[in-house]
Amino acid sequence: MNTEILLSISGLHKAFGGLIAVNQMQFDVHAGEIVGLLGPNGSGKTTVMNLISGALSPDEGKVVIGGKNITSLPAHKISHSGIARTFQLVRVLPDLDCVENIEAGLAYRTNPLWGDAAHKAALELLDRIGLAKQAHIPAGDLTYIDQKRLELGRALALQPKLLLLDEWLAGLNPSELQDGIALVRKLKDEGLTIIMVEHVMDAIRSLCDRCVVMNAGTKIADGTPDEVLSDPEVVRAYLGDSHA
Ligand SMILES: Nc1ncnc2c1ncn2[C@@H]1O[C@H](COP(=O)(O)OP(=O)(O)OP(=O)(O)O)[C@@H](O)[C@H]1O
Repeated sequence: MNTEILLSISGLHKAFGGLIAVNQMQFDVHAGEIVGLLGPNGSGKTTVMNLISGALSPDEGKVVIGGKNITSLPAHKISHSGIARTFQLVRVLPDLDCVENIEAGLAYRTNPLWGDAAHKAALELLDRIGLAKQAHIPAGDLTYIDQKRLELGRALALQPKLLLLDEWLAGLNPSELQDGIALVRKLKDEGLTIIMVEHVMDAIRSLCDRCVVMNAGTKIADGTPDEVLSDPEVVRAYLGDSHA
């Protein structure tokens, strides 16, 4: 494993009124790793993603990427620091075709591309994510998995070092799931570092180098998929005491 730490989270804390959603979270992500962020519904996973991507500011704690402290920076500055994300509910521009959707992403990155250069880069990116044939179809007319691919493409257009996938594989049928897993694996092979919030166990076992498990805002396990999924505390968090 590459020992370079790309992302480091420490002492992260976030409350919504009286509810502590994230409580003293800390973990590191090494360059080139896929880390699964797991936990039962409501355990705080999406809030952690929002704190990393700048959609929310923590009450306490630090988020550092590549040695740079990005805690509480606005989301656009964080994206320029090399972090891009997808959302649980797909966000594409439905009336624009796939090329135009990617071009919109290319215009917002640190070294923006416009005109012919953007068009060429958008076609290359669509090819990379398996959407070359759909280049001129409006995003709103794509199948669900293709909309997910396109949203991923918009994130990749930002040339991230770290990609945050929030349940990107949810809702896919079994053959789409295999295609989705293959695409994430290809991105890892290209050198991308990924944090994925995921409930699909097949995907977690086949993709994740390491998993961080949360329950009620707190980290309860950190290890390989096999280690954490057989940890009695994790089993208890997901299934209740009678199964542990
Ligand atoms: N903006 C908000 N305002 C108030 N409470 C919130 C807000 N966002 C999240 N919460 C609460 O914080 C807790 C953690 O939510 P979060 O969405 O991070 O969990 P999660 O692990 O991602 O859940 P799921 O797997 O269901 O997506 C939940 O109790 C949720 O209701």
